[in-house]
Amino acid sequence: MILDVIVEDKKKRLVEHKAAVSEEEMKQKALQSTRESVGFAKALKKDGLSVIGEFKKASPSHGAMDIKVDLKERILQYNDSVDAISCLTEEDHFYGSTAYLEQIRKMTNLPVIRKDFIIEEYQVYEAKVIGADAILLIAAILDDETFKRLYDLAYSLGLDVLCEVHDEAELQRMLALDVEIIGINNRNLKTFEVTMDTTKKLSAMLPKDFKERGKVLVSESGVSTDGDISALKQSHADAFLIGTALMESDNPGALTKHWKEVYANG
Ligand SMILES: O=P(O)(O)OC[C@@H](O)[C@@H](O)c1c[nH]c2ccccc12
Repeated sequence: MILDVIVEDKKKRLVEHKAAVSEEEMKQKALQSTRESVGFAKALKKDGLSVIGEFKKASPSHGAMDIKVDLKERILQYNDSVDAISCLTEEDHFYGSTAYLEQIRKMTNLPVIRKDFIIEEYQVYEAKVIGADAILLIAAILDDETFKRLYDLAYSLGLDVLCEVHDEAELQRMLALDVEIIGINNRNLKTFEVTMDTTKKLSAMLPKDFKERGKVLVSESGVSTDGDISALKQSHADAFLIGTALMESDNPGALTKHWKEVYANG
C-alpha cells in the first residue's frame, strides 16, 4: 500500500536528516528559536471561505506537475490571494524539500504549514527550525499515544496542528483527543480515490458545538471546479486546502479569488 511505502521511505530520509543535524542539536535549535509563529488556525477562522494554497511539485496520485512553476512567482501570487500556505517537504513522492519551506518563509507573512509524513519528534523540532507555523499530523499513520505526544510537542513550540482524517473512526479518535483543527481529506491515501462526499459525510458527524468551541474545520484535496466549491459549502468548512488546481493554474491568485466569490454567492 502506498501509504506504507511513503512512511518506510520517510524513515530512511530521517536517518539522513539526523546524520546532518543530530536529534539533540535539532531540539536545541527549536527550543532556542525566537521567531514568533503566525497563527494558522486564526488565519482560517473568519467570515467567508479561507483558502490554504499548497506548493507541491508532484504527488503519487498525479505524478510530476508542471515543474516550470517557479517558487518565487507562485508565492508572490499566493501572497495576495490565499490565507495560508502549505508546503510539501516530503522528498520521494511529492518532490518536496525543507529548503522550499525555508525559502517560502522568507517570502511571506502568511502562516506556513509543513506538509509531510510526521512520525517522530525530530520532524516537529525541524518544522519549527525551518520556519513553519503549523504541521500536519495524519491520523492514519499514528496511534493515539504517538499522535498526542507529537501534537502536544507542536503546541508547546507554538505550532498549530492540522489533524487529518479520512473516515469516521479516525474522526472519532480526533474528537476524543479534543483537537483544535480537523482536516477532512477527500482523497483516500490508500486508494487515491477522491470524492467531496467525504467532507459532506464526516462534517455532518461533528458535534453541534464544534464551531462554538472555536474549533476549525478544513476540507482537503481534490477541489478543481466551481461545482466542488458549491458542493462543499453545506459542510461549513472554514477553509479549503487546494494544491494541484492552484499549482497547475497560470493565475492561482485569480482562481482563488474566483472560488471565494463562488462560495460567497453559491
Ligand atoms: O492537490 P490537491 O488534490 O488539491 O490536494 C492538496 C492536499 O490536500 C494534498 O496534497 C494532501 C492532503 N493530505 C496530504 C497528506 C500528505 C501529502 C499531501 C496531502
